[in-house]
Order: sequence, then C-alpha cells, then structure tokens
Amino acid sequence: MINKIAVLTSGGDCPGMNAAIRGVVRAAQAKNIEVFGVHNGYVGLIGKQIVPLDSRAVSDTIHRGGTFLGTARSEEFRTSAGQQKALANLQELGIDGLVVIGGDGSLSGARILGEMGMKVAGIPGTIDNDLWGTEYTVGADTAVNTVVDAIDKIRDTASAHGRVMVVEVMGRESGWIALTAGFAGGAELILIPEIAYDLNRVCERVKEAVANKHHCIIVIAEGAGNGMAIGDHIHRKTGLETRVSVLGHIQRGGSPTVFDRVLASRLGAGAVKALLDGKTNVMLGCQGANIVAIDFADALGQKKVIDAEEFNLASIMSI
Ligand SMILES: Nc1ncnc2c1ncn2[C@@H]1O[C@H](COP(=O)(O)OP(=O)(O)O)[C@@H](O)[C@H]1O
Ligand SMILES: O=P(O)(O)OC[C@H]1O[C@](O)(COP(=O)(O)O)[C@@H](O)[C@@H]1O
Ligand SMILES: [Mg+2]
Repeated sequence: MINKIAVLTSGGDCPGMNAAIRGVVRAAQAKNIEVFGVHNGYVGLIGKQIVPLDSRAVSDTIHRGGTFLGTARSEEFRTSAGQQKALANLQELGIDGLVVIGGDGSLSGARILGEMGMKVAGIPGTIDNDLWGTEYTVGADTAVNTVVDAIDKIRDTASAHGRVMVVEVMGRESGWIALTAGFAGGAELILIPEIAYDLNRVCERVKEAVANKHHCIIVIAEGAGNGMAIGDHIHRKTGLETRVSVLGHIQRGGSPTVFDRVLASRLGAGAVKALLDGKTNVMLGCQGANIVAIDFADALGQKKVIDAEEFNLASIMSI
C-alpha cells in the first residue's frame, strides 16, 4: 500500500523531464495518492527541499524543456551518511514511494535507496539514450531532432563553399546521438566511441566526399575525440577548408518533441502503476509499443550496445 509518493529529477537534464513529472503527479492524483516534489535532485533530498505537488502545480509544463523541480549532482549522496539523511527525510514526511527521473548515475542512486528499504521506481531521462532495457530514454528524440536541424543548416553552407564540416555532438560514452543524427542528417562520416576509426582513412574518405559531393559532413561524438583537434588534423592532412561546430548544450534544451512528451507521460504513469502494483527497484522503459518495468539489476547491470547494422547502413547511405 502506497500513500505518498515523492518525485525528483537528477543528473544531466533533458527535454521531457517536466512531462515525466507531470505524468507521475497526475497518475498519482487519479489514484488519490499524495505527491511531493523534491527540488534539485539528491541535493534537495538531503537538504529537505521537499514540497507538495498537486495537479495544478504541473500545469503549463508539458511543453517546457529543463525541469521545473531543478536538477543537480550531489557528492554527498554518494556517501552512506548522505544516503541515510535522504532516506530519513522521506520517512519523516511519511513518503513511502520515490520516483527518480535521470540517467544511469541517478538511477544507481535510486537503486541504493531501494536497497535501504524505500520503494523506488526510475524513469530513464537522458539525451544519450544509453540505458539498457528501453529503446528510448526521455529527451533523446528531442536532442537528435535538434542536432539534425543544425546539420541541415550546416549542410547548406558546407555545400555553398565546398567545405569539410565537423560537427561535435554530446555523448561522452555513447555514440547514439552521433549515429542517429548523423544517419538522419546524411553525414558522410560518423565517429563514435564504440567503433574504432583510423584517421588516415577518415582523411581519404573526406577527400573522396569533397571531390564527389562538394562537401563532407563529419558528425563526431564528444567521446570519440575532440572535434577541434580532428578538424585541424583533417585540414593539415588534406589541405581542404575545414570548419568545426561544437553543438554543446543546445542539445539539452528546447521544447520536447511529441514523441518525448508521450513517452515521458507514459513512463510517469508507468512508474506510479509499478509502485502501486508492489514493484520496487525497477526502471520503466519502452519496448515496442509496451511500457515495461525492468529490475535495476538488469537495467543498470547491462550495457546498451550500438546498432552496428544501422552504423553500416548510414555509411552506405552516404556514398
Ligand atoms: N553509483 C552511485 N551511487 C550513489 N549515487 C550515485 C551514483 N552515481 C550517481 N549517483 C548520484 O546521482 C547523481 C547524478 O548522477 P550523474 O551520473 O551525474 O548523472 P546522470 O543521472 O544524468 O547519469 C550524482 O551526482 C550522485 O549524487
Ligand atoms: O555539461 P554537463 O551537465 O556536465 O554534462 C554533459 C554530459 O551530459 C550529457 O548531456 C547527458 O548525460 P547524462 O544524462 O548521463 O548526465 C552527456 O551527453 C554529456 O557528456
Ligand atoms: Mg550519466
């Protein structure tokens, strides 16, 4: 039996976090469960920044990027003392269920609270789409649409000048954004941390592309190398005019796409349902048309792999 649920957003923000909070609040209210919002992730959980949320508190939020609850990274929460404090604050308010919206780090924190006895459910929220067990994380679709919009614009000027354009995108350990946006944006080359590349061959492909197509767009994930350094190397080896764009945090902001709004709402409602069904220590995810609850042990214990077939197809599509 669950009477009071708290919800927080943690780690790197992503478009759709507000829609996920809204999903939790409204699904809980529909079942007459009280909801509390925790400001600033685990920082606010330790600092007791916890406020009641009703249906009206989440009005006008579905279309907004960022998170109205605020997000943070907390070193204190990594310690046992911090975790005890966080748990005690929840218990003091009589909160018996917690929904954590965030990336792999945030969900690892939720798992610890779950092991300490709190009932917890996680919603995967990160633009990186790097969590195992869900085809999409909240925010990933919006981020790749933002990147493709940038690539389309960069392509115009690349073609006009016959230049090489290096576009560095986010993803310290995951190449999903680079691969998906590179594929959809028609990039000639995609460089990701999961697949080794040879710079000499990259330069050969660049020369070939500029000769045949009058431009060359290279999308590189930040985890696969420094865009500026790669651009400089290409220019020195090929003599071709090269420009570099580092897209940075524009990828993390903006109004969520329809896909992300619907996904976040469904995962929010799914998290409430999972807790009411007596489940705990689970991450909600989407698999095909279904919302599923996956044990943290699986979701956090396995590494999502990049689709090698898609990578090869993107390369074929660029000839
Ligand atoms: N292994 C862990 N154990 C406990 N808490 C963690 C762990 N990993 C991350 N956290 C908590 O979650 C916060 C967010 O994690 P981080 O990795 O920065 O972001 P994300 O959730 O976006 O991956 C951290 O600042 C920390 O408080
Ligand atoms: O600028 P920040 O907030 O330190 O983090 C940058 C990182 O966060 C991300 O945008 C998202 O990653 P997480 O969701 O795991 O935090 C990465 O793509 C990027 O490398
Ligand atoms: Mg992370």
